[in-house]
Amino acid sequence: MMHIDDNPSTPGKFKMEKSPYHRQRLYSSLAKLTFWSFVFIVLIFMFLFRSSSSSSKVPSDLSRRSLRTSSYGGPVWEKRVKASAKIRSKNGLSVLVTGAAGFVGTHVSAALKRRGDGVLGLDNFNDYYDPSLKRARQALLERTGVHIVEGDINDVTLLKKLFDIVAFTHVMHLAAQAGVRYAMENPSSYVHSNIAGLVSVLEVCKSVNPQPAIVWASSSSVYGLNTKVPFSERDRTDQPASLYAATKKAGEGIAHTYNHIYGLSLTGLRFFTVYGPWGRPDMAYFFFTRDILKGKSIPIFQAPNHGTVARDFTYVDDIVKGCLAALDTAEKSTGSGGKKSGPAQLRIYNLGNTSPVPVSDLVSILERLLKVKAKRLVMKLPRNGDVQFTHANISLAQRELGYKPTTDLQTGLKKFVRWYLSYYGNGKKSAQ
Ligand SMILES: O=C(O)[C@H]1O[C@H](OP(=O)(O)OP(=O)(O)OC[C@H]2O[C@@H](n3ccc(=O)[nH]c3=O)[C@H](O)[C@@H]2O)[C@H](O)[C@@H](O)[C@H]1O
Repeated sequence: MMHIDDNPSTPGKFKMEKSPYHRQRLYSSLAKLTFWSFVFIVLIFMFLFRSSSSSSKVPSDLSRRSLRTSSYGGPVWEKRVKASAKIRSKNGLSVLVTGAAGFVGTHVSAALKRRGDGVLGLDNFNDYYDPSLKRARQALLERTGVHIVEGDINDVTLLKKLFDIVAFTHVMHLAAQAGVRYAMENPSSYVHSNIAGLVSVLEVCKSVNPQPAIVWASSSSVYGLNTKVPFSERDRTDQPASLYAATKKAGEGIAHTYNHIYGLSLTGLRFFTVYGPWGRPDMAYFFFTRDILKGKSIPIFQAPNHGTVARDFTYVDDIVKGCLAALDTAEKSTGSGGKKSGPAQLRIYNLGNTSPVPVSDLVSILERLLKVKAKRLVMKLPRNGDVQFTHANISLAQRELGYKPTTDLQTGLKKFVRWYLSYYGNGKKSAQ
């Protein structure tokens, strides 16, 4: 092994012209020692700095969230997957539903199964909100014969394996990081699910043979700061107010690319504030209900100059009808083996209710249904990604999908409250 003293000194660097040879060697060694000590200290500092800065950069929420992929494979597992995806009606579809343990995913999966389609669910059961609610939805679906594989949409190996086992005719892609306000807390989770995850799904869909047709969830939030109402699919979507909206808008661009290059049949559905039984506890109607029952005050956002904040709240059963109609009218993808062989269908539809309701009216309806007066805390609309109002023009979906929402907010919330009280009990047990 070479000793540090055995290294020849850098020519000229420590040259001591009039010094004796041994002194020159001593100086040279000291210089090298100093140099290497310096390098060593710098490396330690770099290591410490990197680890502390990277741990502070990783959002705690991302590490908190479970994105694990449980083990899969084996003959028993494959048998369950096949049984769940088995078509039981004439001309039925076989659909892979991503985000099947989610709110809309559960309702869509159950509806597909009811009419005899083959349905396989995929969900990562992350803890963005109480995972026990997702497990309860899973139990509900398992009772109807829908199996949910536990895994992440970014797990391309798993996705390919599922397509090896079942030649899905359709993918209903609902897995996403939802929520407008949470995007400020955990931005990377939106990129992970709504952009990288979408690309993983489309990468696998484009390379399998036959390619499935894909219907996926975009969002009303793509209309961002637009002021022209009602929102039409032809309107601009280039001024998102939240990162959530920006990732959904990016998804629409990504869908265009995969349709253009690979001939994938793609339909994006812009959902407008979907609510109903088995809903999402992060949404206002849900946590307002919980907090009114608990006697806690609820923050009600108000636009500048006492302006009304309103949403085109859409009942989940109406959304489900729109999703099924989109699947039924989806044309086949045209590519095979990753190559396009002709133009493929590319669609985008608003699925809303066409009657915006102010948030304060939503609270009044809840008060009547719960028979409890809410403690209203009216506050300025924070700059957190929320937009002032949404209002869907649904004439395109009406014409092409036969979409016709039939549930008003009063009726829909009545069904939600009935479910809430039976699920959580009269305030004894409550949503987290
Ligand atoms: O259509 C969509 O694409 C999106 O719909 C939903 O977003 P939003 O329409 O923002 O619903 P939601 O949070 O229930 O707030 C409802 C109203 O309550 C107001 N609001 C909210 C919180 C609060 O504390 N106070 C308040 O007044 C708030 O200002 C708003 O006016 C989905 O969450 C989202 O994932 C996406 O799918």
